[in-house]
Amino acid sequence: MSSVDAHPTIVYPHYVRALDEEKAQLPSSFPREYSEEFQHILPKLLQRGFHILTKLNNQKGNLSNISKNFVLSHPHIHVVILRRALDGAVIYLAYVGSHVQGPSGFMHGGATAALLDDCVSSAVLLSGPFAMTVQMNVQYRKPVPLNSVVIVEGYVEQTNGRKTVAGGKMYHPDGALYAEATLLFVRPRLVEPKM
Ligand SMILES: CCCCC/C=C\C/C=C\C/C=C\C/C=C\CCCC(=O)SCCNC(=O)CCNC(=O)[C@H](O)C(C)(C)COP(=O)(O)OP(=O)(O)OC[C@H]1O[C@@H](n2cnc3c(N)ncnc32)[C@H](O)[C@@H]1OP(=O)(O)O
Repeated sequence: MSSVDAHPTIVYPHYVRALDEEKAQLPSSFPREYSEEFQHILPKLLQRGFHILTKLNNQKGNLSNISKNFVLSHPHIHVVILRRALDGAVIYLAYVGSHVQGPSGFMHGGATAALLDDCVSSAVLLSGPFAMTVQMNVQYRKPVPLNSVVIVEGYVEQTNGRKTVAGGKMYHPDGALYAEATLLFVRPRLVEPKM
C-alpha cells in the first residue's frame, strides 16, 4: 500500500445501499433514473476488478479539502470513483447534468477536459508522489449529451524521474468513445528551505 493509499478515504463496499442513501440527498437537478443506471453499470465494473474508492460530491468529513475540487463538488456533475487494484487505473462513473453546456444540448469541451484531467490526476496521485498536470492534449471524438451517464478512465503510462505520462478516455456506457487524452505530469522540484 502506498502512502497515497493510506490517505483517508471513504469506502463503500455496500454500494447499492450507498447509492440509495446518496439518492435521498441529491439535488433536484438529478433525475432519479440515473442512479438506476449507475446500479446497472457498477456490478460490471466490479467484475472487471474495480472497487469503489469513494464518492465525493457533497462529501462531509475527512475528505473535505479534496471535495472542494470543482469537478467533484460541481452541483451538476455527480461522480462515483472506482479504482482497479491490479494496475491503479481509476474510473469515474459520472452523471453529467444540464449546467455544463457548451454547444446546445452537449457538454462543454472544457468540462470534458476537466473531468478527464481530474480522473487521470487521481490515478497519478494514487500511484505515486504528488504531481501536477503541465500538458494535456484532448481528442474530442463525439459530442457528449447533457443529462447522461459517462465512464471516464484514467491510467498511468510511464514515469521517468519527475515526469509521468498518463492517459484518459471518456466513454458512453455502451463503449462508444467520446474523448481521449494524453497528459504530462511533473512532480514539483523540492524547494530547499532557506537557512
Ligand atoms: C493526495 C490524495 C489523493 C487521494 C485521491 C483520492 C481520490 C481521488 C480524489 C480526488 C481527486 C484529487 C485530485 C485531483 C484534483 C485535481 C486534478 C486537477 C489537476 C490540475 O488541474 S493541476 C493544476 C494545473 N497545473 C498547474 O498549475 C501546474 C503549473 N506548473 C508548475 O507549477 C510547474 O511547472 C511545476 C511545479 C509543475 C514544475 O516546475 P518545476 O520547477 O518543479 O519543474 P521544471 O520546470 O524544472 O520542469 C521539470 C521537467 O518537466 C518539464 N516540463 C515542465 N513543464 C512542462 C511542460 N508544460 N511541457 C513539457 N515539459 C515540461 C521540464 O522541461 C523539465 O524536464 P527536464 O528535467 O527533462 O528538463
